[in-house]
Amino acid sequence: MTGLTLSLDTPDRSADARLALHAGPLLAEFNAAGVLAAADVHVAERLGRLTGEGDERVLLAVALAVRAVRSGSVCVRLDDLDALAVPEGEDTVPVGPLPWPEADAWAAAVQASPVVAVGVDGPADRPARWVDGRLYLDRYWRDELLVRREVDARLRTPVAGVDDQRLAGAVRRLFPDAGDDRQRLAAATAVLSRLTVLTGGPGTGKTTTVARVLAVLQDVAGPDLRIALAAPTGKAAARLQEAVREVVAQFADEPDRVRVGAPEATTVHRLLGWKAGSSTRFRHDAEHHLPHDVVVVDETSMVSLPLMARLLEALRPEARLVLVGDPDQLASVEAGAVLGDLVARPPVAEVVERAVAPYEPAGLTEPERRQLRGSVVRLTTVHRQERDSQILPLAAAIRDGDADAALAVLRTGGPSVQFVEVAGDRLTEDEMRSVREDAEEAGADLVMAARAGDAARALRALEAHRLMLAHRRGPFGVAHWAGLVEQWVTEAAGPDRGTGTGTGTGTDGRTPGRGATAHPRGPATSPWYPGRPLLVTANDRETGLYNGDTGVVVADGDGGVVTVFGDPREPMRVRPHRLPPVETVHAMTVHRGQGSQFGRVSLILPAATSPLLTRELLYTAVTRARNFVRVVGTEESVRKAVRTPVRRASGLREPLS
Ligand SMILES: Nc1ncnc2c1ncn2[C@@H]1O[C@H](COP(=O)(O)OP(=O)(O)OP(=O)(O)O)[C@@H](O)[C@H]1O
Repeated sequence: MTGLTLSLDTPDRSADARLALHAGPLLAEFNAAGVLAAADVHVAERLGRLTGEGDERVLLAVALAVRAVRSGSVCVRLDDLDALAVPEGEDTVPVGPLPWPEADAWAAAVQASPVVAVGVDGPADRPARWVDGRLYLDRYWRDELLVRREVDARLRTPVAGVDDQRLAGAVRRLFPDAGDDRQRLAAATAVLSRLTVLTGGPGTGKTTTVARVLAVLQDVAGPDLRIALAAPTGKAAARLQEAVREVVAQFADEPDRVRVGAPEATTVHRLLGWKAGSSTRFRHDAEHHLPHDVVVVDETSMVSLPLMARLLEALRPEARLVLVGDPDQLASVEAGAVLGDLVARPPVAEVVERAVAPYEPAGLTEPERRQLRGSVVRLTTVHRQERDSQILPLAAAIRDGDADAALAVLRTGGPSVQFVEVAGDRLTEDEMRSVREDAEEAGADLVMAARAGDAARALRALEAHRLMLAHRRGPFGVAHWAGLVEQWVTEAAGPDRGTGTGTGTGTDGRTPGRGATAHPRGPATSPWYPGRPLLVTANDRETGLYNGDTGVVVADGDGGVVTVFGDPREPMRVRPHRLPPVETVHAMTVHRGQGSQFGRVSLILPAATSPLLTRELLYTAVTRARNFVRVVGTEESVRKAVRTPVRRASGLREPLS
């Protein structure tokens, strides 16, 4: 089983087209068609050998379950051939007719197999499980069951002993305006329910609500409440902390300001407590609960099913959990779409809805009322001041699946939206020009600030413009475009005459050559040249840097260099030799951009045939932009993205039979 664990802990979303040489004929055919990666086949065959299962149809089903996890699903439905037949990953291969086993016989063979446990009460020691027509790798089944049970238990027994009048007073004080009505409902839910799911698009006041909810809770449930704020990435945690503190500083009442104070936010991983050498086990677990009374998680769309399971089991049963996020964004890199599933689940109880009834605003739709039974409150009013911005209407059209409306906004353009409609799949110089101009301007500013040793300005320049892509490889991939941008920026910034271009030190074996290979056309005397934008690619306890954090190399004023990360107002400085693995980040995948925002965003869409082109991808990229978003692509690609919502198989949305 170790091999299984390893291969699933390091999800590689690219379809591995290498042939699994020893595969039986059925698996080999699916492998050759690009539907199964060699790794999927290997895991299935290994499990077959361990359990004495030789039926290739069963091994095919198991390999499809492995593939499902690798591509973000929690399980697989063998009767969903439309989803199964799509080769996934970046390198697509057209799929011809495949020799699918006959459906009923296939399902029967799977259920009769020694690899597979059947039903919730089936044996606990088998690697796969069949529940209600879905096939799981057992580990993911256990996580799904845990999440289901914990969530249901929280919804069935709300918090007792809350002083109604005190709650009403605090909610009125902190949410005084007529337009705050859904935020009031969210606040009451967060106080009265042990689980709250607070959703909404960008600018709908989620963070504002969180900050005010903290004040309501401290008032109603006592000043000694232990509260944790967390997010899936370091970047998102930093944004949450900053935003919450800003809202708290503006509270009208001093006692509220004092009660909430200046809360800190951390990553979910750090909250749970790292365990050396393990990314799946934490210090806080079912036996060692977190001490907190309230845990708020922001950007929950990025939380995978396994991480949600670890968080739920680590919570004290009486603690309140508030999950905040936008379920229309891309889901986690790892398996699961927990936030989306929780929003879409049928209700399990009515107690929460009854408890918060006094706070129900007029105009809740029937679906919203049903969601309220699952403690789901959706904020719908955009409060952000940028009324003329076309970014939000564009995002709304994409979210609603309205390609005509999205294209109309894109084509109308204006100061906040640009559509570079391209003719074919290879961009001409002309089509690239505006991207190049933005990349050069932001990049040159970054380099100048870095050479001058101005960490704050460099970190701000890093957020000024971001080029985003769906793919990592190929003509629409990050690698190709990052190289191009590096070239443009190097030309625009000119040679470094003022400071040393780095000492050449710093490759101590932890990051050797990683950076250097990632920018082959860069000013290559040292990987540590001022202005090199960095992306951290692994979590690192020592420095406190997280996978996904971005920073930049700056001159240290002594002829050497240092790298800087985090809040421009209080940059964190790390010597290059102490860094965890990093890459150069002149461009990033949209997945990587989740949890961050940038002044300007350029998104280069892949060809319409790309399997990565989805509604969530386009929506996530567009909503990363604060002031301006540019979409480069064909009309066909935009249409394909808008009408292709991601389908992630999971059982969480279905009641157990
Ligand atoms: N009830 C309200 N009345 C007036 N303004 C509000 C209200 N709630 C939030 N705002 C303002 O709307 C803006 C967006 O709020 P906030 O940052 O809380 O939204 P968000 O949903 O967290 O956005 P994002 O996900 O994009 O970070 C802020 O400027 C905030 O001050």
